[in-house]
Amino acid sequence: MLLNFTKMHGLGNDFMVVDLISQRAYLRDEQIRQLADRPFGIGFDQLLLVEPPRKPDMDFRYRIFNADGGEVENCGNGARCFARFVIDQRLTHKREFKVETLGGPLTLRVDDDGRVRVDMGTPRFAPADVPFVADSDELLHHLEIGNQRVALSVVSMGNPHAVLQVDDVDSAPVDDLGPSLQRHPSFPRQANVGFMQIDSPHAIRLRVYERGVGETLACGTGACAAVACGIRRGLLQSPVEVELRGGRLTLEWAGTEAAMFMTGPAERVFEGRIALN
Ligand SMILES: N[C@@H](CCC[C@H](N)C(=O)O)C(=O)O
Repeated sequence: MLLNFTKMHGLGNDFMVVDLISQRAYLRDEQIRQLADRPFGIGFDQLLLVEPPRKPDMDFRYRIFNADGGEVENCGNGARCFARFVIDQRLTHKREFKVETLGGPLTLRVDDDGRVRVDMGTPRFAPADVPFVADSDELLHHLEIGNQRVALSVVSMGNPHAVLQVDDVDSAPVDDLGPSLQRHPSFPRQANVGFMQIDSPHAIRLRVYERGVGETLACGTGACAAVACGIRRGLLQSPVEVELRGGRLTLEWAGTEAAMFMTGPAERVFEGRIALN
């Protein structure tokens, strides 16, 4: 069968977006891995599926699969691309709408300048919510990696995140510590690992080693996680500009039970049609 898709990106975090309202398809894990493969497939960090909602108060169901084929709870850059996609494809006439994800509901709004603002929900710090195996709900946890003791914060943005503070993000040990922390037994569902350099209370630089992909040019939930942990530790103040390798996001968070808001771009790259084996 032939599958229509759109290639999109949010700050270089790239996606294959598939409308499963106007066409029917089922993608197996190994097909997702093949399509995600950069030399041999289309190449993407995540596959985003646009489906009809299952709940009456929702406009769409937004499903996310990492390049390794695993379905995950949330994707922030993907949420902005999802919003642009459903408007461009005329799947909705609304500029603001709600989507259900495995990690909970999100509200997406496309502004007149084309940027997308997403209500990413409330950051959850309780270790059991991440999930993270810890004795207490500390601001900072410590893990032994080889002969190093690593200090990190943990938070769920629907999906699990660890955030480390570094002096210089460019020389941060993303390729060494990223995979070892991601697969550490204290994270039973693994984690996305962020390396945050604080430039001022309103500006950070961030790299994220993502679960199911590796380092990406940007991670929206990773940006929310870093800002939530930084504000909770008294190191940052809202609003915060987050500089990622692929560009910049604006994050706003009033603290504790408030929702995190993320604003940034969403770009369409090309349309395609591919035969599924
Ligand atoms: N790139 C994303 C996050 C995608 C999911 C993540 N890799 C996970 O496994 O939780 C973003 O922009 O948030």
